[in-house]
Amino acid sequence: MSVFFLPAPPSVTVTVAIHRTTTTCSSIQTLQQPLSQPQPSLPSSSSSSNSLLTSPKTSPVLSSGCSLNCPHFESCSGCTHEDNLHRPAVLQEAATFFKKLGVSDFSFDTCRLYGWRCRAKLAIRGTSTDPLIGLYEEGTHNVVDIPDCKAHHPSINAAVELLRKGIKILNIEPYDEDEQTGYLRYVQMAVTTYNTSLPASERYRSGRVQVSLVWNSRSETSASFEKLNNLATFLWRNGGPNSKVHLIHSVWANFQTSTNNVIFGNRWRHILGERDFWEHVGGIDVYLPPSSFGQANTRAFDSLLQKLHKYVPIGSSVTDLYAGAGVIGLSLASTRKCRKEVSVRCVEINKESKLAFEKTTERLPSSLDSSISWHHADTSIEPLSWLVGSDILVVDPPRKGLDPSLIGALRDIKSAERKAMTLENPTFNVKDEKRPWILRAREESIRIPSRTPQEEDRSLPQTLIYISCGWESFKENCMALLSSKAWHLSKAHGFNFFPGTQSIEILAVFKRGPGTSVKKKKPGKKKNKKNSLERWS
Ligand SMILES: C[S@@+](CC[C@H](N)C(=O)[O-])C[C@H]1O[C@@H](n2cnc3c(N)ncnc32)[C@H](O)[C@@H]1O
Repeated sequence: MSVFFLPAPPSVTVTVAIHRTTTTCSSIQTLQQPLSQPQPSLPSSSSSSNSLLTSPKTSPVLSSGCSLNCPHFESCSGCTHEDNLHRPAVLQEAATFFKKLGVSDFSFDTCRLYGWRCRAKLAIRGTSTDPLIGLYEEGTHNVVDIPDCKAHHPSINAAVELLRKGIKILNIEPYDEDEQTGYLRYVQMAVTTYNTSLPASERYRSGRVQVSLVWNSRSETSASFEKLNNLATFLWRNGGPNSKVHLIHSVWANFQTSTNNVIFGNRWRHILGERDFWEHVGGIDVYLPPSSFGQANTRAFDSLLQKLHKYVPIGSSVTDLYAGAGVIGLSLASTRKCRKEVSVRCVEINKESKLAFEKTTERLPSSLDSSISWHHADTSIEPLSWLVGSDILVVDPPRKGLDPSLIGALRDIKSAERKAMTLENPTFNVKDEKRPWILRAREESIRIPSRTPQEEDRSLPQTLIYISCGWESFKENCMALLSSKAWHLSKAHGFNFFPGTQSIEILAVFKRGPGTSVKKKKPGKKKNKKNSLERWS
């Protein structure tokens, strides 16, 4: 553990109560029938979300048991519906959508319904005597305090209470947007549930929080740093390893003076506690610095990865676009290790994720003999160049969906493949690359070559696995792909990543070719309605 020694703040002792929520209401549903009638959900005898997913045959309870019952529901913008947390409103639409496209066994994993959020960014406003720590009220910049949030992992709520006490005792002025005064702007709380010294069944509820304080100053040389330092030390003394409950994993600072709505500035500083933050998902240890993207619902993400593994045959070569720290690609590399010629290529625009990728690879099994690489690059520029030589393409874009240039490349994949096979020097030939933006991306990339020599492979992916957090953009992208007849939909699964909201996470598997779901028109039949796929061509 690395501990930074700093001047001691006023000594104060605070006891924090942690309420551990273990209520769950979970199951995997296969949605072959309309959902207009309330469906019973299946509870689990265990508080671990993993075990919930493997025992869908436990006795049913009424869906009314899946209500939010949150005191902040009316005022907070975080959740949009209170009832039937196990079946978001969009689920019926999703089931119908996939059925029309030939996937009648669309399944939905309800995952953990309460205490699921392991990563939260909260605004801090108000005054030092009455700080507000929470989310904005819908359509305003008024912060709503949410101390009893039902979505937060209980450790986040406990850490928020500790922070509130620290702000009051140490007289820390929250940021004032109008006056641009005050210090504490936001806090990011990220929970790690990976503690191998505890039995597996206790790890989730004993999660520890990496606290990142967003401070209104340029750097640690600013005069106000002492205040920040005192607050960090307060959190560590009262929530660290020597306190009653070891709640705080570490404390970081982020420096941000901009007047816009961007939460984080570019400058990060580790202050106290363990520098390294690890989580275990998809069968691997994943390193997550506070600046890198991390999934908010760790357990649901783990369920999705377990499902994803089933669609990637042993020995596949994988390209992982919109890769973040490469968790998906590395998880596949680790579990698909049986053949030597596996390769995994991850592409990500945020360079902060590079360190996370590097660290994560250090904990992969040493027996792994794959060629693994991470590239700091924009997927939208020459997307085809990243696909050459891959059997499987995994995409996990932000909510707005795939970049138009990538959609274009996937729609035209057949002709691109023909060119790649016949031309001596295809434009996306990896070896003879001259374009400066691609070469730059290569310079900033990390490569861990396989010990087994690999042959040049010019084939393009036969399988596309689309992971989506944006239902509307997914529908658009899906129809654009299907209308090209270059792809057909083979499987689809939903995951309850954000219970209490309208969002669901989709894992959709596309295969090359038109498939059987696109019916040919009978000759001579009058065409009065446009084929739903044609609208997207
Ligand atoms: C939904 S996250 C998925 C991250 C990763 N797959 C994971 O699960 O940890 C989307 C990621 O896409 C990245 N991104 C957004 N636009 C991009 C682009 N044009 N090219 C490459 N990466 C991009 C974001 O920085 C973010 O890390």
